[in-house]
Amino acid sequence: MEKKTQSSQRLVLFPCPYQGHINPMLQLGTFLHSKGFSITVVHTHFNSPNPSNHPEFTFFPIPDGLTADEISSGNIMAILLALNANCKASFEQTLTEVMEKEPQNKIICIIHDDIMYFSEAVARHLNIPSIMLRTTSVTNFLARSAVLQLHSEDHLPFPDSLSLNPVPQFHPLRFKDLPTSNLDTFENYSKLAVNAGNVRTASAIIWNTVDCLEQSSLAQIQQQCQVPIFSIGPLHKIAPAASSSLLEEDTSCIAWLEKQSHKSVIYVSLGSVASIGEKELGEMAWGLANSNQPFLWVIRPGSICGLNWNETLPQGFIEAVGERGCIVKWAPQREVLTHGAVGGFWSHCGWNSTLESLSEGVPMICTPSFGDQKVHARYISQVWRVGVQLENELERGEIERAVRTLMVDDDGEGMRVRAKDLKEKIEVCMKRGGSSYSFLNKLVELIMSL
Ligand SMILES: O=c1ccn([C@@H]2O[C@H](COP(=O)(O)OP(=O)(O)O[C@H]3O[C@H](CO)[C@@H](O)[C@H](O)[C@H]3O)[C@@H](O)[C@H]2O)c(=O)[nH]1
Repeated sequence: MEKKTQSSQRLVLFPCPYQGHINPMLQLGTFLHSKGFSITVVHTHFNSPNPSNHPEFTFFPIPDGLTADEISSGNIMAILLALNANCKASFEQTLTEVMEKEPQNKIICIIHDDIMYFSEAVARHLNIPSIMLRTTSVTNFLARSAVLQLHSEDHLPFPDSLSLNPVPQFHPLRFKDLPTSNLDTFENYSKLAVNAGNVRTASAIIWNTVDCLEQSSLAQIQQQCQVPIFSIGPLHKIAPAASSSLLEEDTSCIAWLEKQSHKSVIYVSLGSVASIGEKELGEMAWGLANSNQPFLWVIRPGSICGLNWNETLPQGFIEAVGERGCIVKWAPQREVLTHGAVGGFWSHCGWNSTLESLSEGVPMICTPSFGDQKVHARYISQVWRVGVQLENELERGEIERAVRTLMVDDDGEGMRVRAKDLKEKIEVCMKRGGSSYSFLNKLVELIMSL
């Protein structure tokens, strides 16, 4: 068989324009580029990635048709539905122009985020093979089908009395852990979920997960799916140098970490989307202060109901914690989690944060906000047993106890040991002969054969 020269083979990536989706897509691009493919990223103007972070890629922004009102509404579901409706023509036109301009650099495949499902229709129309990238866990995907099923049988919204009951066939998920969304109407949620969930003509699904974390869910999904599934994660470890931050990282926190003792710091971040109220902010602040542990806290601009954190932190808090606390607007999270001073991560349990923490053996405190985060929080605390979930409204006493359990008390020792073991299991999956390693090779072979 004639060996194709990869450098003349172009892969087009279309990420979903949110941080938790851009990161794994560009990490995947970095890996595929290292295998000799040329990478073109077509993206929306909205939340566009910074090309200077990836000089090895070609970037093409396309008009996305979002209005200023839509963007400022912050309604993510509505924005995603609008992007799927608006971007089809401009994506197709851009691809046609790219192909006309450089016919020798053939587009051999379009890899798109499953939420940007319109891309698949464009690929089909232009007769280009496509592959989906899924950026959340397989278990969440299965649980989402349960949500759609419950809704079709008129069981949603479920009564509060059911909240702690187990969902049949989804042990250990309870009804309250199902990935329902409080972000928008159920109609919009299901429209997105159904469209992103359908595999129409995609040649394969790439999943940013690791076999050792989701073995039974992966076996289940592979049975349901007609196309190959490549579980090649954790992508941030596969392409460790790739940075794609939309916000500027404040690296001064690394100098602060250098001054802290081994495994003493609790790192706190609720990701790029979740927000909290002023009251919750106050409880978090005093819980951290009273725990007596050093903490590094990311308070993203706009994440406290749009208010400025300098004005919303409780009076006397900054003075009370002094040098023991470091607050930044955005951190180099992956670097933070690999730092020896970090001994725990208080997280909203977005899938990237979950993978980033598990890969470094850092145990977690979980406060999920919406969707898949609730599934991951349950898995962290009950399946992998490497963390504690705060189940009630945030309250300073419970926070203080959770921090101490996670970081210092004897009853948290089991969690800390299991977190270390899980890190080692993930490393085995990434080494030669491991599942992620093998799937990455198979993925390259599949792309070459398209
Ligand atoms: O100060 C910070 C905070 C976060 N991050 C990075 O930002 C990403 C955040 O991703 P994630 O933890 O997945 O959270 P979200 O930003 O909330 O991600 C969205 O997308 C994820 C993937 O689909 C879902 O799991 C989440 O529920 C959804 O909210 C991670 O790579 C972090 O390393 C930083 O670099 N610096």
